[in-house]
Amino acid sequence: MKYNRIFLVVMDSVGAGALPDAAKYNDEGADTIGHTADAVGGLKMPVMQKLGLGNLHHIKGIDPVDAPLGYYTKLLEKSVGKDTMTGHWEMMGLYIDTPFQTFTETGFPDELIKELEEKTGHKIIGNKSASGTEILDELGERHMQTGEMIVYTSADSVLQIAAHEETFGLEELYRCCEIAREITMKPEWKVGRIIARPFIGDKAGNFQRTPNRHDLALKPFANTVLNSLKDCNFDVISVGKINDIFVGEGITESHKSQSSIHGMEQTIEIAGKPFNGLCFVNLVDFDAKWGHRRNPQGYAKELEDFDVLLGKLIETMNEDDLVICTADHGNDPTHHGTDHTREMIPVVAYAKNMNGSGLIRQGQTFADIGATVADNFKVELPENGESFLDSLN
Ligand SMILES: O=P(O)(O)O[C@H]1O[C@H](CO)[C@@H](O)[C@H]1O
Ligand SMILES: [Mn+2]
Ligand SMILES: [Mn+2]
Repeated sequence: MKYNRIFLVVMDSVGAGALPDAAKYNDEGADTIGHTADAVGGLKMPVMQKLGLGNLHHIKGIDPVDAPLGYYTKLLEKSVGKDTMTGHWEMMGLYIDTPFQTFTETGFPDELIKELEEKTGHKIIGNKSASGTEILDELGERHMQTGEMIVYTSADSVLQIAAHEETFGLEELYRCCEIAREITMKPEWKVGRIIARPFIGDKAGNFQRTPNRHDLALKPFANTVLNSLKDCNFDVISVGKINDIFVGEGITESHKSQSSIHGMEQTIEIAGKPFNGLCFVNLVDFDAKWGHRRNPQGYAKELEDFDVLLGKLIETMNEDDLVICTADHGNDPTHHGTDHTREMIPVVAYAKNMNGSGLIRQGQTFADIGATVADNFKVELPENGESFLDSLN
């Protein structure tokens, strides 16, 4: 085995420039990390800079270095879509060519809402595309007074239910989400994810979402690299949303995170103990707290804080551990709208025992990451993707 352990860290939504087909998604010119850096007058990410991030992509404040320590590339999304599930599933070897069902323009059909009301016993309000924080300001007080559930969607294939953690109750919210998952298994209503969005506070302006968000995704439609690893008795440790995104498929151990900082702290702790296989991490705050909120300042700080913790993770890693930092799609905080952006993803890979460094061939698909992981652990290679393991020396 070339690497005894691999840490695959997904910086959720940290795209590195528009994909060639971005215009189809109304995302021409998007560049999450580049524009975030511009908006704040430059980013300071000394750890990723040393690994070669500035050599890979033009980012204000992160100049290229003469002798980068890692290998880097940009990968293209081959699947149709720009959401979290599509990005992560492709990374692990699945291509999605039929997009998941969305209800962006219309809201959910009356029959679906009616069935959800009958089965949960709660009336529904909202039922439109909305920003999750704005809809709380709009409907949160009414929800608290009447017990009606706030249902909303977005440009993604999601049915989100927002409810007050104290007045409505977390268990009740989770129960209703399970019912929503069941109802939306019908082919014509098959949304990718049901998301519980609990919040606290007592009036518009002070409502806050809590970390008890819970996603009920569809199961991946075929085995992924994670299944191959688990079947060969490797550890597949999930940190953050990974377990939800794969519905536990191929995962051997799961750690929920309260925040992305917490997720990195968990990862550092995991790195300090022995295991054999993959630690797969999703850091969602870039996306949920800053990208969708179109807040480049918050986004920049999250990136800089992440960089410090990446340094600590590397300190904790053994000589023969590999870390790969990447993303699942873009969410340019300076772009129009509030949705994800169709972008390339950066890949920065580093191990202490590397002798060489530099650019790996570009332009391949996200699935190359899963192929590389499978290749390293000598398990069945996914049908899609090409391993770049041989380039890492
Ligand atoms: O506006 P909020 O509720 O954060 O919603 C965002 O979160 C959803 C799931 O990631 C996305 O589809 C996007 O709509
Ligand atoms: Mn995502
Ligand atoms: Mn998102």
